[in-house]
Amino acid sequence: MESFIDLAGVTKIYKGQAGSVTVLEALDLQIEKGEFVAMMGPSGSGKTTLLNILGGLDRPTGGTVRVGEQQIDALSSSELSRWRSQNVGFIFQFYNLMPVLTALQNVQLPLLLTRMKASERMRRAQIALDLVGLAERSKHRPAELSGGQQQRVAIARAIVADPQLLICDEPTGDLDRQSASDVLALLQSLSRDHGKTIVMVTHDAKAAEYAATTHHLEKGRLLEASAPTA
Ligand SMILES: Nc1ncnc2c1ncn2[C@@H]1O[C@H](COP(=O)(O)OP(=O)(O)OP(=O)(O)O)[C@@H](O)[C@H]1O
Repeated sequence: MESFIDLAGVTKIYKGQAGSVTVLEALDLQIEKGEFVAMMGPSGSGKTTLLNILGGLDRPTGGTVRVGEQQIDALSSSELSRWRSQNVGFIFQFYNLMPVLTALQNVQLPLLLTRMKASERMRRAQIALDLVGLAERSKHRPAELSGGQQQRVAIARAIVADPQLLICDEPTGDLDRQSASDVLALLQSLSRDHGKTIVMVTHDAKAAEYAATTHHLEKGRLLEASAPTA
């Protein structure tokens, strides 16, 4: 069966005044639908670059990237941003919530780009907040929430438009151990119970244990994938 995500011969080269830097080199990668993948590797190995290419935030210099039915390296930049808004949810280390908006309003943000009615936006945002266990915090602003709660609001925002793919860049990098494990258990359940495909960059081997597969990047190349030991 075809994989959900297929990268073939992906190369990324940055050309600058100091010369060109090859960040990803002839990279092949397959990810299955509903798989939770951790991406590890030393600083500068190309993890964020790879994540950005997978999520359609950046394009490869060479090679092909298919996500679901869509060959995303072939899209124009406006097609790519439209594709992104319908198919990818992003979760970052520092949550990126709007401080003046309530949790419920933050979660609704991705739906403002659609033609959805306000009542439907509100309904979906409430469902997403409920799913991350924060229904009773819907009127709170980010400053009134803990780091772990803010990250869960960011996850609700990432899933509210029902994307198939979640891209997470160090989602627990700023959290204490307990909040981190709550967030990781939530991501795990989104893949297991809701069929979301999740790709997470992390420096933390304990965080990677929540994923079904761990890939290691080194100098722009993937080493052999490993299954969790736990
Ligand atoms: N816009 C750019 N122009 C030139 N070089 C870049 C650019 N973006 C990234 N790089 C280089 O690409 C390499 C990989 O960067 P990337 O951010 O993907 O690594 P990373 O594995 O995510 O690192 P970290 O763990 O430190 O975040 C680095 O050497 C970086 O300097």
